[in-house]
Amino acid sequence: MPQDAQQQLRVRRFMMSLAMYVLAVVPQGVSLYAGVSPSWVMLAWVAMAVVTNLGFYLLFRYNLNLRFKDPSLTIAQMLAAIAMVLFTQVYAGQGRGAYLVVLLIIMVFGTFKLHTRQLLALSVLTIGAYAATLPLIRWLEGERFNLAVEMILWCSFSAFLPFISVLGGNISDLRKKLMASNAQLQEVLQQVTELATHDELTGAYNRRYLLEMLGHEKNRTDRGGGGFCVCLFDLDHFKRVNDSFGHPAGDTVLKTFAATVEPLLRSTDFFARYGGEEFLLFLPQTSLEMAQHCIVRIQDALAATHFEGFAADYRITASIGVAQYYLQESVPMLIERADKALYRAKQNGRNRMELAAFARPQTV
Ligand SMILES: Nc1nc2c(ncn2[C@@H]2O[C@H](COP(=O)(O)OP(=O)(O)OP(=O)(O)O)[C@@H](O)[C@H]2O)c(=O)[nH]1
Repeated sequence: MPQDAQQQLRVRRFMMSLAMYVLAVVPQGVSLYAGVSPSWVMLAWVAMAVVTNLGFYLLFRYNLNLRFKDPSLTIAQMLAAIAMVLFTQVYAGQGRGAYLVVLLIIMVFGTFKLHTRQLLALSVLTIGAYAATLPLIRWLEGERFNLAVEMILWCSFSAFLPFISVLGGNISDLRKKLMASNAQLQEVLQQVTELATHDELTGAYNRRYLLEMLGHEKNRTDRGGGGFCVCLFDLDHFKRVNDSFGHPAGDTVLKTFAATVEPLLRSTDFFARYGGEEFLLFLPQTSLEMAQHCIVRIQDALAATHFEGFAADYRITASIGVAQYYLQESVPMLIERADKALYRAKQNGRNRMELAAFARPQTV
C-alpha cells in the first residue's frame, strides 16, 4: 500500500478510537448525574482524554508518527485508553462492570495491528493493573466494598480478556494473510496483463493487443474521430544477422531496435512486434504526412544506433510500408495495404519507406 494511503488508514483508525471517547461521554455523564462518580473524576478524565488525543492528533497531522517503529501507535493509544478506563472504574462503584466492557472493546481495537502475543501481553498487563486497583477501591468504598462481587468481576474479566486477545489475534493474522495474498494476486495480475499485452523479448506491445487497439481506433474514426496511419517495419536482411552472428545476437538487434523506436514516439502511439523481425507502428490522430516525418525520425535514429556486441560501424536498416486508414476499411485490409507498400520498399532496394495507395474500394 502506498505511504499516503497507509497514513490515511492510520488517521481513520485514530478517528474511530476518538469516536469511542465521544461515546464514552454518555455513560460518564450519566454516572456524574446519578452521583456515582465524583465530578473531579469526570473532569480529570475529560482533561486526560483531550490532552492525549490532541497529542496523537498532532503526531498524525504532522507525520511525526512515522518516526516510530510502529507508526500506527496502536499500543500507545491502547495503553492510554486502558489507563483512563482503569482510573475511572476505581470511582465507578456499582457501575464498574460497564467500564470493564470498554476494556474488552479496546482489546478488539488492537486486532487491527497487533499479533496474538502482543494482545496477550497487553491483556495480562491490564488484568494485573486492574487487580492492583482493587485495594484502592476497597479503601475508597470502605464498608460498601463487596469482595465476592469484585472477585466475580475480576475473575470473569481475567478469563475473557485473554480469550478476546487470542480470538482478535487470530482475526488479525487472518487479515494479514488476506492482505498478503491480495498483494500477491495484484502482482500476478500485473504480470499476466503485461504478458497478455507485451512481447516478452522486446517489451513492445504484442500483435494481439495492437490489433485490439487498432479495432478501437477504427471504430472511433468511423464514428467521426481523426484519421490514423499504420507503418509496417521489416528489418532488412535480418536472416543474415542470425546466420552470421547467431540467434542471441539477432535477439539483441530486435531489442535494440524496439528500444530505439519507443522513445521517439508519443504516448498515444502504439508500437508492437507484429511477428519475427516485423514491427507495426500505429499512429492515432496522424496524417500520412505526419507519419512520414515520424518514420524519417526513426530512420535517422536507427542510422546512429550502435548494437551491443557488434562492430561500432555495424548498422541495421528497415523497410517500411505506410498506410493511412480510410473510413469503413477493415483492419486486415489496412494492414494488407501497408504490407504491399512494405513489399515495394523491399523490391525498391530496402532501407526506405513506401506509401500505400489511398484507394477506397469501388461501391457497386
Ligand atoms: N534472433 C531472432 N530471429 C528471429 C526471430 N523471429 C524471426 N527471426 C528470424 O528473422 C529472419 C527473417 O528472415 P527473412 O524473412 O528471410 O527476411 P530477411 O533476412 O530479413 O530479408 P528481407 O526481409 O528480405 O530483408 C529469419 O531468419 C527468422 O529466423 C527472433 O525472435 N529472434
